[in-house]
Amino acid sequence: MAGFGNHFVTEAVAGALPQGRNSPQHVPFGLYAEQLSGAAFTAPRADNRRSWLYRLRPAANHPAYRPYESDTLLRSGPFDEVPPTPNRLRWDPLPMPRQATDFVDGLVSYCGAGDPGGGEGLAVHLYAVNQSMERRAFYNADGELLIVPQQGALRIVTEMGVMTVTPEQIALIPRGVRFKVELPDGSARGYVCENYGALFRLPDLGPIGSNGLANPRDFESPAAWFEDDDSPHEIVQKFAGRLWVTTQDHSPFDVVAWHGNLAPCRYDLRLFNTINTVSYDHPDPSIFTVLTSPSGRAGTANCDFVIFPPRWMVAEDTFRPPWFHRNVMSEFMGLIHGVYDAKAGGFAPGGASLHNCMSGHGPDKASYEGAVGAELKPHRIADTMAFMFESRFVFHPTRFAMETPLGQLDYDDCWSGFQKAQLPKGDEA
Ligand SMILES: O=C(O)Cc1cc(O)ccc1O
Ligand SMILES: [Fe+2]
Repeated sequence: MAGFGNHFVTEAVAGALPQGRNSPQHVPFGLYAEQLSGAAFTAPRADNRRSWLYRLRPAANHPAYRPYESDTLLRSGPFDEVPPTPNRLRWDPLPMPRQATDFVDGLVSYCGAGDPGGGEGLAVHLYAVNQSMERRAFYNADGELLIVPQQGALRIVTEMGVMTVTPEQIALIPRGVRFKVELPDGSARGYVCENYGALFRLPDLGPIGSNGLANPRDFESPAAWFEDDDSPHEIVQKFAGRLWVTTQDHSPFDVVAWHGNLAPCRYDLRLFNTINTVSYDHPDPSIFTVLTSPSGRAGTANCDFVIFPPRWMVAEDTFRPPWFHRNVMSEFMGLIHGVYDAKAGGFAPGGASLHNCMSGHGPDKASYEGAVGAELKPHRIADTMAFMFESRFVFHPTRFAMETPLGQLDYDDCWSGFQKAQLPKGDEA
């Protein structure tokens, strides 16, 4: 079903969806009506998100959760395992695990900010997994999940329907929605932004006007789908930073019909309407924002999800790649495929980099020299897709991120060896 945040109406069995009211005395077929909220009841109408689910049994029908005793690399805010660092960090891609690992056990946290309980901040996890989840579901009480596959398809079975996402597509799973991840290709790798803050939404377009960037109709939500399966299912949840587990005697994927504007969705990044200069200078990368999670400060995001898609470069008398900069916002980047135009080497598909608040960065020496020497004809940056999670909050790395051998200890060197600028002789002060 098409449209970001639309009010959808869907039933997998004809007649299952109550008409005219959300919560009739008798729901068709004896289904249970349940409201799932993504915003406070009293949130302004434009921000208010909720759906009504009609299911075989209430979601409340489960035994107590107990701590999930498993040694995973998933971490949560507050990120205080190791001190935050002003150093620029870059990592090689995560290798596939040697033992069978599913999406829940395979989440590896790299960094984050804030605290889920505080309702702001975010966490960045990577995954490299080789096992489908079977009779096992996960939900995140701490925030919504933006999943960015880098390698391998994910078939995401959710309470509200099924969607397959492949690299260059993204998935957004609301807080609380139970889901499992199956691996049609046998293995998969990618990135996850766990958003503790305001829900991701389409950015305002300002003077761009009423069209452009990610178009609302290109976001797709699944139609209702359910299974009638009374076998034991494990439910793992992340709650207040920790994992908990319970086993219930039926599938959680028993929603026969639903309606509302809180739903999982997917989006194909290749559909992004990329806007850029047709005159001169390299504009700020905010022109490439797909989704934004605003914070309380105007124009200063809890998280912007920004992409660097294929595009034409035509700028006149301009250094075309990203410039050198020191940014008040903090930047976590990943590469889905191809080459990123500011990094001739070292930033591999599946890899990642972190440039925190005020850390100087920009083109590496080879990219700089290439761009300064280039003939400025129209040039297509093709076969590439990089992205950035940009936040007003400093990303605090996890111990894993600081200690893994995937960390590139020589990253600083990509900005060394620049020839000093030569002032005209005799003009020294
Ligand atoms: O650092 C980066 O590569 C991301 C980035 C890209 C760009 O075009 C301008 C600013 C910026 O931070
Ligand atoms: Fe940057």
